[in-house]
Order: sequence, then structure tokens, then C-alpha cells
Amino acid sequence: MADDGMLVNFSLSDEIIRSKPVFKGGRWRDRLSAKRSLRPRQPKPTPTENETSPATSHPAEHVVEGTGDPLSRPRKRQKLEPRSRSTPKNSNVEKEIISSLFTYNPSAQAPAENPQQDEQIAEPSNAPLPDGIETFTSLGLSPTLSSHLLTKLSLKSPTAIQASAIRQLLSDDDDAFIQAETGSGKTLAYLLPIVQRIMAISTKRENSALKLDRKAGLFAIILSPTRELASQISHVLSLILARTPFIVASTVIGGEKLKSEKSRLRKGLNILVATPGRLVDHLDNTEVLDVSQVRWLVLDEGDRLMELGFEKAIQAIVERLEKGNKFTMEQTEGAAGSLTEFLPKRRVTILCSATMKLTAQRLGEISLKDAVYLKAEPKPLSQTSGNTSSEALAEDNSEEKAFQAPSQLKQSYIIVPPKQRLVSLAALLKQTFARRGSVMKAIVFLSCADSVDFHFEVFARDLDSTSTEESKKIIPTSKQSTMSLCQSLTSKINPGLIIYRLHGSLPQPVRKSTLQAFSQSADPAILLCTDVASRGLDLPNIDLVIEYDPPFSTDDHLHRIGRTARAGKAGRAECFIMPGAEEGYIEVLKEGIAGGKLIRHDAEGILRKGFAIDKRAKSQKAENNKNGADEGPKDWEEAATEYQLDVERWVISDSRAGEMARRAYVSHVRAYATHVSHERDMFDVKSLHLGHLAKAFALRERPGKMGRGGVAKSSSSTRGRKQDREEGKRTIGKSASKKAIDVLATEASSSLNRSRREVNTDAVVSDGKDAARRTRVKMKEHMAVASEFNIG
Ligand SMILES: Nc1ncnc2c1ncn2[C@@H]1O[C@H](COP(=O)(O)OP(=O)(O)OP(=O)(O)O)[C@@H](O)[C@H]1O
Repeated sequence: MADDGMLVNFSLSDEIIRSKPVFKGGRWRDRLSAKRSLRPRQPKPTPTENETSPATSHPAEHVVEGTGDPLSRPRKRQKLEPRSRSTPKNSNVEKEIISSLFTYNPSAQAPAENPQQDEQIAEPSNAPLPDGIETFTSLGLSPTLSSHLLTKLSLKSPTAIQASAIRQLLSDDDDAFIQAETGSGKTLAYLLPIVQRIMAISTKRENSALKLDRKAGLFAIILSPTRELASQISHVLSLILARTPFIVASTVIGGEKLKSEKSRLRKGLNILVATPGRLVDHLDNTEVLDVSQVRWLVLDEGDRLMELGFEKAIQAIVERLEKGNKFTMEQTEGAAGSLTEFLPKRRVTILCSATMKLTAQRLGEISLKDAVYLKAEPKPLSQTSGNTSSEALAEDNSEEKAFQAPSQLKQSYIIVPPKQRLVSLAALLKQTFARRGSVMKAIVFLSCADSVDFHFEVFARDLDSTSTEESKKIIPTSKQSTMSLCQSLTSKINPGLIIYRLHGSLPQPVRKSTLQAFSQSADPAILLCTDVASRGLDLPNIDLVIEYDPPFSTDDHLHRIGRTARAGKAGRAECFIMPGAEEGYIEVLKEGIAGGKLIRHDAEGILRKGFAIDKRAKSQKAENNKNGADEGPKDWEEAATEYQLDVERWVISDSRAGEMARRAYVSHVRAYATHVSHERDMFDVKSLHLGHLAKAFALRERPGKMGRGGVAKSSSSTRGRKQDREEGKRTIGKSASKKAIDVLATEASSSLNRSRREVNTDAVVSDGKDAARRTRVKMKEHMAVASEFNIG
């Protein structure tokens, strides 16, 4: 198999090399063949510098692996690793042969677009309405609540979706389907009318037979797909309820002992924010949880609830509420002076989603009855509500509008060949944070937890010149840490850059504190994360979202980029695309753009800017040159190469780093195989150039063993290592590697299907304590998988 520019470097340690065995006895022919079988194979002669092909990459010559005839490829150019800053000039260290970042890269097929597009920014589409159109009071909220929103939350006027939802939910008891862009204020759109109507009881309580307090009954349940989102909703709720301490809200979302949740439920509460699995658990096992008075069931991030396999759990919850609801229309109608006079006469279900997917529609079918479809549009408000959800869905589908992002969000993509991915990400981040104050926070989405961990270490790594002892004292880097100084990207101008990591495999308290620290950070900060942070999270001041690994579905893309440009603010999003089939995704990205245009960037431009050698560095180099010291990089290409080599050396010399890199690589390839089926022609794991991709993980060879377990075991025994190496060799062959990918793809999808099935069935069918405990354990296990791979 041609390795296409990647050379395999096996270095055998002394342990591996044994003394030659002596063969005695038997026939001489047998002894000879035994000796031969132990003799290592002679490597193919390496071409000399003179024999190598020219360094230039010619698009016409390039053959993408798996699609062309390897024999017709140009011969590989081998590059001798340039001396690093830390390598003395006269060192005797053997020069390594490595593949160059800038040769044999596939070229983009998409034509370059007009660079002037950068200038265009559309009017915000998710901002609060301009003064004078609507106020919270004009929508029917009490002056007390409205003035609280203004003084404590600085909310002057509602957004379009809030205007239509608040008016509807205050005056009618119909079910509702709220669909609006990310960052358009959907949380307050459903919370405010609920709180207003519960508060109304207290204002009239002189007339009422009952007193409104935590024991008065549980009136609203809000379901969220993730704990993070549930905590956020609960936080917003606590802000709104700050002036009404007699209304009590709480959460049951797991991550703490069931006992403490039970004791909170026992004390009584009026609004409950929950994750579906945990709520089912309590409905089954916590007798004090009385749902007989529940008037509102909110399903936030409806499509995500379905994607994570909560359909059966939600069905079970809906059934329990129907069975448990003691109040009837007759009881509540005309019950003047009673507590329930101001509450809905029937249970109202509200489904919320930024995307209109079939899954959300299915959830609507099982939970909504004749729902009103509420949508924020630039149409007059009178036209935005009033449709039934089914009419509206039909209308929406006929438009075939998959999704739309906020119009002021500046969206771009960058075409990066696989070998240059790591340096391009580094360059983009360097460039982004080059000026203090230009960008405060950026989120980088990656495909899997292992990749997040690896890249966190890459960027947090201490490079000789950029970190001071003083700064290291402030934020130490430890193996367990989710936060560190971003030492390999900091510049003298922006020395306080901090990097965070977040994924579903971290313990819940760590996830919570990491998000909190990132949100509250006054310093510029980068969050590396999986899709666990893509839904519903409202993190302040996110200026840039980078999709380093493309999303697993277009909906995920919308939610990821929706972490910026919230509530009318500006924001930028950049999606990494590899040349070739992935370029088909550009058209999909264009579909999601309401105003403005999709901007194209190329790796070269980003690398040029990110690794530009400034004047000061140039004069320093000249000085070094005079003194006979290392010259350092001459231009951006060398600087980028040096950055790459530095990471590669670290991965080679530090066994832990090597293991992380291999794990990240294998997990990434596995995750790549889980793209939704209708997008797999663009994201086909079988068309990945595995050798080039390895370079993006600072690996000079692709990890050989990609089957079960993913990474070659680091066995300490010589036999084990040899065996691993041999197995590795086997998978390096073309057909073997294809097989390995097939295995990965099958493993990934079957494990996800299994997770989904088990979550679906076990979450609900839990009879007895043991079954419930088993369910919890399984849910926990599988939801971690689900959230990482983002089941579509
Ligand atoms: N009327 C308003 N005026 C100004 N800011 C608002 C208003 N309503 C909400 N916001 C702010 O907008 C941000 C986004 O709100 P929210 O998280 O509810 O959006 P969302 O529509 O649920 O987004 P997503 O779909 O991503 O979950 C929050 O920071 C919130 O404080």
C-alpha cells in the first residue's frame, strides 16, 4: 500500500531487541528456515533526496486515497525535520524523515468566492423588539413582574417570539409549539406566562380559601434533555422568582443522591425542572411526588429529547400526568375564590424547539392536542400565531426550509486539507486572540471526548518562551484539570488566554463548575467541547464558534453556531471542511443562512495570518543569526511546520501524550462514522485519508490497530509490543485498513443503536428497586455515549 507521503517510523527500544537465539539439532534446512523466519524483513530502500519528486503539490497529480490508482501517484517527497529551537545546531541527533505539511494535499474543488462578502452583516433577527412596539406590560404581564425584568434583568422589551408566546399563553389554555431561532429568548417565552399565572393566585389570595406556598401543589413541570440545560432553566427561573419567595422551584436532574432530591420533593414545590429519566424514576419510586395539580408540561429542546431516546419516558410521563390529574374542567370552572381559579382549566403542553425536525413533530403527536404554532417571523405579530400546529408544520415543510440561523451571525467555512488541520486550528485561534479585547470567548466543537482531551493538552502545553512562572502559579495544569492557561497559543499581547474542556465523560460536578468558570471568566477564553454544549446553553459573550469537526447533522450545526449571536448580539461561526466530498456540505451551510452570505476562507490565508512572523521576531532572528544561534522560522510556512513538529515531538517523547493522540484519532474516526445517514455521501468514513488525518493528531503514522478497543495496548512485555506492532502492520495494508474502518463504522452504529434501544426500553420499564437502579446505571452509561456521538 502506498503510504502517500506518510512514512512509518518504528523505533525499537532496547527491550525489544533480544540476543540472537542459537538453533541446535535437527536438519540444517530446518535450522536455516528457523533463522530466516526470525530475521527482520529488510525495509524497502528509501529514496535519496535526489530521487524524490519535486516538492510542489500539483492538484492534477494528486490521487485521493481509495479513489485512484496508487501506482500513478507522484513519488513521495521526504522531508528532513528542520532543527527545532530547542535542538542545538551541531547535535548528533539522527534526523527524522517526516511528511511535509505542504505537499501532496488535495485541493479544494469549490471555486473561490468574492472576498468582499466579509463586509456584509444583516440586521439582527433575534433581538428584542424596538422600543414602542411591545412592552412586557402590554402583553399582559403584571407591572410588578415587568419592572422586575427591567430593573433586575435589564430586559426592556420582549423579543418577537416572547411577544407572541406570552400573549397566547396568558390568554388561552391551548397546547403550543414554540419554534424560534437560537438565542431568541424561548426560555422566558414560556416561563414568564407560567410564573405570571401562578403569581396571580397570590395577588388574589385574600379571597382564596387556600394559601399559595410551596405546599399548594406542583403546577408546572419543565423537561430538559440535559442536566446543563436544566440547571440553566432553573437559574433563569430563580432570577424571575427573586421577588416572589413564596413560589418555590426546584430540580430533579440526577448527579446527586436520590435521597436529597426526595427530601426536596417532600418539602413541596410549585415548579419542577427535570430530566426525563430522573423524573420517571421519581414518578415510580417517590410517593410524595404528587402530580395531580400539574397544569403545564414544557418540553424544552423537543427534538433533542427525542434524539436522546426519551420518547418512551415522555410518553410515560404524559400518561402519569393524565392519570394523576384530579382537576377537571367542571371542578375548576367557576370555582371562584379557589386556588385554581387563575390556572389553566386543562393541562397545557408546550413544546419548544429551534429546529423543526420530524422527531419534534413526532413528539408533538404524542404530547400535544390541537396545538397553536407559535413562530417568530418578520411578519406582523397578528399573523404569527393562530395556526394549528399541524397546518403550520405542513406549511413549513412545504417550504423545505431545513433551518435558519440568526441573520446577524457571520458564517464562514474554511477548506483545510487533513494534514493541515491542527496547525490551521492553532493559527485561527492565534489570529483570533491576537489583539486583546477583539474576541473575548470562543467555543470549538470537536467530534468526541478523546479528541477534546487531546487538543486541550496540545494547547495547554507549556512552550518554553510563552509562559512565565508567575502565570503558571495562577492556573496549574494537571491531568484532571478542565481549565488551564492556553500556553501554546498565548501571545505577549494576550497573555491571559485560558482554555477549558467539556464533554460528557467528565463527572457532572466538574462539567457544571467548568461551564460556570468559562461563563464567568473575565479573561479571554476558549472552550473545547463536544456537542454536550451545543443545545440550549446560554453562555455569555461568545464571539466565535468554530466547528473544527463538522456537525453530525444540520440541526446540530444550527444549535452549535447558535451559541453565539444571541439576543441580537453579533457573532461569528467558522466550519472546517476538508477538500473533496465534504465540500458538498457548503451548500447545506448556505441553506441555513437567513441574511448575508457564507464567507469562504482557505487554510493558506489562515496560516499566513496566524503564523505571520512579526517585525520584532524578524530582527530577533537576524540577531540570533549573527550570534550563530538557531535562526528560527523564516516565514509562516516554516513557523507552521515548526509548530506541528513541536507537537509531534511531544507526542513521540511523552508516552501519555502519544496514547492520548492515538485514542483521539481512533475515536474521531469512529465518531465520523456516525454522521446521519443522509449526509454520509459528504462525510463518508471510507473516503477519509487516514494517513493524512493522523498528522492532524500529531501522529507520524496512523495507529495500526483500529479494531475493538481502538488503541494498541501499551503492553510492557516485549512479546505484547511486538504482537501489537505486527497487528498494526496488518492493518496498515489498504484492504485491511478498509476492513478496520468497516469494523469501526459497524461498531459505532450498532453501539449507538444499542444505547438508544436500551435507553428507550429500560428507562420506563422499571419495576422494583433493583430494576430502577439498573436502569439508572444503564441510562448514565448510555447517555454519555449518546451525548458524545449525538445520535441522529
Ligand atoms: N427580551 C429580551 N431582551 C434582551 N435579552 C433577552 C430577552 N429575552 C431573553 N434574552 C436573553 O437572550 C439570551 C437567549 O435566551 P434563551 O436562552 O432563552 O434563548 P433560546 O431561544 O432558548 O435559545 P436556544 O434555542 O439556543 O436554546 C439570554 O441571555 C437571555 O437573557
